[in-house]
Amino acid sequence: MDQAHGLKQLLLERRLGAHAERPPRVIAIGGGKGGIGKTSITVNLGIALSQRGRRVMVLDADLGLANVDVLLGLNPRWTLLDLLDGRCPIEDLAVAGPEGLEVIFSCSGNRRMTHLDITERAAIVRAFDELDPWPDYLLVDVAAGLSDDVLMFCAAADEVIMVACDDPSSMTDAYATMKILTMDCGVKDFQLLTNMMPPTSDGSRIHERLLRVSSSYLNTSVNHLGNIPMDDYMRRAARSQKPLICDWPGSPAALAIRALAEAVERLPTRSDMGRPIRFFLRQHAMGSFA
Ligand SMILES: Nc1ncnc2c1ncn2[C@@H]1O[C@H](COP(=O)(O)OP(=O)(O)OP(=O)(O)O)[C@@H](O)[C@H]1O
Repeated sequence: MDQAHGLKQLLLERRLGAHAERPPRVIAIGGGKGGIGKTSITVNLGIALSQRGRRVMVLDADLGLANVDVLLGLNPRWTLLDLLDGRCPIEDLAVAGPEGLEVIFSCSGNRRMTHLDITERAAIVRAFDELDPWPDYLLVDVAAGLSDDVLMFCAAADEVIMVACDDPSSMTDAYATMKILTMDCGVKDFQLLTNMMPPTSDGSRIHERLLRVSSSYLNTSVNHLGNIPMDDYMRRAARSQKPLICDWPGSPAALAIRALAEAVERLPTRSDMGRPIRFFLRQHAMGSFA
């Protein structure tokens, strides 16, 4: 090992501390279309990873229509708005959820949150960079649509999971999101998660279609990370504000989400990961959306 490499490694290990072997990973869960299960998947995946012994934080990044709190039946005292207004520091913002999950909430029905300017976004950025210690996983539940906030959260993450259903508009929206993320933000690799699939389908048809168009027109890779079946227990869980994976652990969707957590843990670590600062400070992410 040459000296320069050794020094770099030493600095990286110092910075990562307890994370030296498993750098913290930021995963954005998006998909373009609304109502395709992004929030349900984020929350349950977070709990599944917690159950595997990981420290997991969920950020509700649906800035105007947040609903992670509703899904978990939690009543947060502080939200990102309090962080922005200086009423609450980042270390007090996370609320304890089920199975050790930590959750940072946005607020719903507040117009200001949907019109953050570059300074306010940068303030959130800096606050996250100060998190100490960093969780093993930060799962970011992004909003539907293609707002600047959605693009920024996806562009700044280490992995982008695109959720898609067997529905032409879901596939079109997933492709449109991937196209903009690729062309405007330089994102080159996507993880596909097929959701609400009929019992006879493993989602491979959707994967093939998205892979075909994205590799032909965008030169991107799309890995099929997992497949979650249509499962009425998921709706039941949402109605009763209890996490599916805790209250119906043997349901088909809960089993699929546990398999998803395993797949997430197997994702290769890239050499440029493990730098929390990357979460928001990637210059192109901040610059393009000013
Ligand atoms: N695999 C599934 N089987 C059955 N119902 C599901 C499944 N996944 C999600 N749902 C249901 O679909 C509805 C929408 O889910 P969710 O709120 O998680 O979607 P979303 O993409 O986050 O929506 P939005 O973009 O509006 O925030 C909920 O009632 C949820 O219970």
